[in-house]
Amino acid sequence: MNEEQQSLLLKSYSRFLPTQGVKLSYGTAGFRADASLLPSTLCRVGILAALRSLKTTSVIGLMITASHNKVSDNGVKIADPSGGMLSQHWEPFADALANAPSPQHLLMLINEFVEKEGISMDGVRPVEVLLGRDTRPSGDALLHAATLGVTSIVGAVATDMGILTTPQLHWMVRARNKGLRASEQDYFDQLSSSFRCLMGLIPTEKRKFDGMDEKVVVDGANGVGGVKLKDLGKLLNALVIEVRNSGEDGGVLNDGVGADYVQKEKVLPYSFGSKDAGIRCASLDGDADRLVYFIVPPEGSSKIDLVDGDKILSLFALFIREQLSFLNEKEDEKNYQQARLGVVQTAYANGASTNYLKQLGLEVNFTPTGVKYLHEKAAEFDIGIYFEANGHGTVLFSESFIGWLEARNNEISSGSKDSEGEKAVMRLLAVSKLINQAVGDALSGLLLVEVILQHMGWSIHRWNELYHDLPSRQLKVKVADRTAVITTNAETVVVSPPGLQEAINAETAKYPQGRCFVRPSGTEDVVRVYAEASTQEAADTLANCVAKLVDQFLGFNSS
Ligand SMILES: CC(=O)N[C@H]1[C@@H](OP(=O)(O)O)O[C@H](CO)[C@@H](O)[C@@H]1O
Ligand SMILES: [Mg+2]
Repeated sequence: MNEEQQSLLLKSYSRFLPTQGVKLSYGTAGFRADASLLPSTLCRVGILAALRSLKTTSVIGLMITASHNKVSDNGVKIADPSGGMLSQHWEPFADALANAPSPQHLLMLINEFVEKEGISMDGVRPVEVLLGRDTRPSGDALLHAATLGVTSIVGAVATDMGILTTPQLHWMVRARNKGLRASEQDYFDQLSSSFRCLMGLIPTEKRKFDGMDEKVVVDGANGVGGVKLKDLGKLLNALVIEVRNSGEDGGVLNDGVGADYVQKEKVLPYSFGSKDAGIRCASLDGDADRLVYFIVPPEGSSKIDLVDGDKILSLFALFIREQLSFLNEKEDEKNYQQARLGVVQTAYANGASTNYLKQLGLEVNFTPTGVKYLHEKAAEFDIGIYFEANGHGTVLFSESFIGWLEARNNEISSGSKDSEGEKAVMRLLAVSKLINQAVGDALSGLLLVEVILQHMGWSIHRWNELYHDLPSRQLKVKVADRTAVITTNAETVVVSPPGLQEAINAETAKYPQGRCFVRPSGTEDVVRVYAEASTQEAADTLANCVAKLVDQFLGFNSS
């Protein structure tokens, strides 16, 4: 590295000194911590993003958010050229860079890494990082720190895209690297026009039916998603979106609101009550990459009927399966008969959802927890649908299948558009444009749910009745060292410590429809216990007994 480069990096080091005694790690969702600890981390992630752009000769994204965490926290994650998550093999470098204790150390790490990765820092290649942030008050200062980091690589450009949802930034990175228009307006235009296209293709007999509200009421978590959804809603005329908790009336981000709160606690978010009984409600998380629906019960109960990520997945799978069956109806359209539809879940998916999907004849795959794993698996199919129960997921279309759809669509444009097979081509193409191909996106997910419900002629109640969730319970156990738990089979089987899995099996066998697994969290210092059984009482007892086993094997008093 030349002298100019060296001095720029040293300057950035001294501008934002690391907090003594704090060690951060690029976990499942990037770096997250109290915002006051993060300026030096942001600066270094800026450096990393610029190096990633150099390496991939593409535009890279840097998103400043702590999603569903409290407002005083913040965080940062990187979007790779495809719009997906940072390649996992760069994560150790991110950790090392963020924790480099001295300027010499920082330079040494960068020198070693660029050599290993074959990155040439000659300052002649274009380097660009798109920066986005959510509504957290600390975002602005952290953006400055990240910008300084990016521009401390010679020739690198940091482009501030403003306040965005996480999926918007990922979408923009993907679009830019495909040479497509990538502004926020382009994002809204693409979503709204594909939504209108799908609405226009709804079978006429389904257009008017009873029991379906025109309106959906959305809890915006007092975050960035609510305001963006309002803007998007203005471009849609067939749907009324009422946004509450948009953060414009002083509500606190993620405080008693948002998808994480609603899904975990199974209670109403702030500003929802018995007046909303029976209507279609949805909740976004703080950076709008998670979506769950819920139904407010009749008067007197604060518990809700949760329509979670598993049910969103099931709805999407039903619709897409129907379209694929239309494609295969006509002899001359059978040339993509092989279109492989796959669904991807984690062990946290409710067992009833997995049974339901299997009964539909679908291929159900399991991966470890974390979107990066689900996304990777889903990308193996012509159409891959993935969702975590907590509402993070999307539908991926393979390049070759989109190519086929586009070619068929061009033929159709010049001919008739009457058969269901032709409509199915147009619908699938519109879905591929509506649903975010980069990452799970609550805004595009919401529009797809809404249009499919209208297509089916279903109320939220009808949708919720697709299957009944098995009662379940999740617990957290504090242990001496959670990394002592090693699992296999998509985290459903413990291989270490020895004997723990056998003990879990023996306990689980006592409960009808019992299922239970434990795994170390990737985002908190706990071991998570998940249990399911035929009654709530049994699920609770199973979870408690297994939590005790975890404590016996791994607790502070075990040895
Ligand atoms: C049970 C659960 O909800 N786990 C969450 C949580 O991961 P853990 O590794 O379980 O802490 O945070 C991840 C990142 O947001 C999310 O992808 C995942 O679904
Ligand atoms: Mg989020």
